[in-house]
Amino acid sequence: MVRVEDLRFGYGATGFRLHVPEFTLAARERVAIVGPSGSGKTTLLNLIAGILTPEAGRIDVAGTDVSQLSDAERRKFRASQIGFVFQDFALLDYLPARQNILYPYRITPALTLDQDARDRAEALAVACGIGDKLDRHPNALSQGEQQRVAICRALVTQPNLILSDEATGNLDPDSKARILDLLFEQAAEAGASVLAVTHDHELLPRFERVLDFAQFRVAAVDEGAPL
Ligand SMILES: Nc1ncnc2c1ncn2[C@@H]1O[C@H](COP(=O)(O)OP(=O)(O)OP(=O)(O)O)[C@@H](O)[C@H]1O
Repeated sequence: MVRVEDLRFGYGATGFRLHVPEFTLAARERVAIVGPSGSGKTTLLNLIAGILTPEAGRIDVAGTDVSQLSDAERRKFRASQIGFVFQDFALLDYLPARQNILYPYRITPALTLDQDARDRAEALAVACGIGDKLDRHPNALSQGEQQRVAICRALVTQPNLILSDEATGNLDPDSKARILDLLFEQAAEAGASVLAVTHDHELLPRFERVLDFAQFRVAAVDEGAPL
C-alpha cells in the first residue's frame, strides 16, 4: 500500500532534515509509529499524504508515486485514497460537525455526496458517541469531541489508507480503546491499511507492527547538517 524509498526532506536549507532509506506498509497492515517529540513522525505522514513534497526519493501509495503528481492531482488523490486524522484536528470553525465530516465531498468533485455518504457520516458519528452533536460547531465541542469529528471525517470516504496523527490523544482510556476499535473495524471493512503515530504505549499491542522512529533508520538531523 505504501512504499517509501530513499526519501529526503528538509524544512528550508537550515531546518530539520529527514532521511528515510526504506519503509513499507502492506495492504491491510496496521502499523504504529512511536518516537520522541520532534523526531519527524508528523512530517513523514505529511509526505506520504502528499501535503509536503520530498526533495528526493519515491513515495508510492496504492501504486502511484505521489511525489510526481501535480498539486491538483495530489489533492484529488489524497481526498479519494487517504483518510488523515490530523494532530490538531484541522476542523473548519464555520461549519457544523456534520458538514466538517462531509467536507471531503465538498472539495472533491470525484467523490459523490449521496445518501450513502450521509448515512455513513451519521453512523460513524453515532459509533463515536457524537451522534447528538452533529449540528454543533467545533467551538461548542470539547477537544475529545472535536477529535471524534476529525476521525469520522477521515473514515467517511472509506479510504484505502488511514493516516492517524495522535488520533486518540485527547480521549479518556475507555474512549481511546473504543475509537481505536472503530478505526480498525472501518479499516478492515474497507480493506484499508493504517499508519498511526501514537504516544499511547498501552495501545501498541493492538497494532501488528510498531516502528520506533528513533531506530527507524531515519537520520533526523537538526540545523541542516548534510546527510
Ligand atoms: N513547517 C515547519 N517549518 C519548519 N520546521 C518545522 C515545521 N514543521 C515541523 N518542523 C520541525 O521539524 C521537526 C519534526 O517535526 P514533526 O512535527 O514532524 O515531529 P513529531 O515527531 O511529529 O513531533 P510530535 O511527537 O511532537 O508531534 C521538529 O523539529 C519541528 O520543529
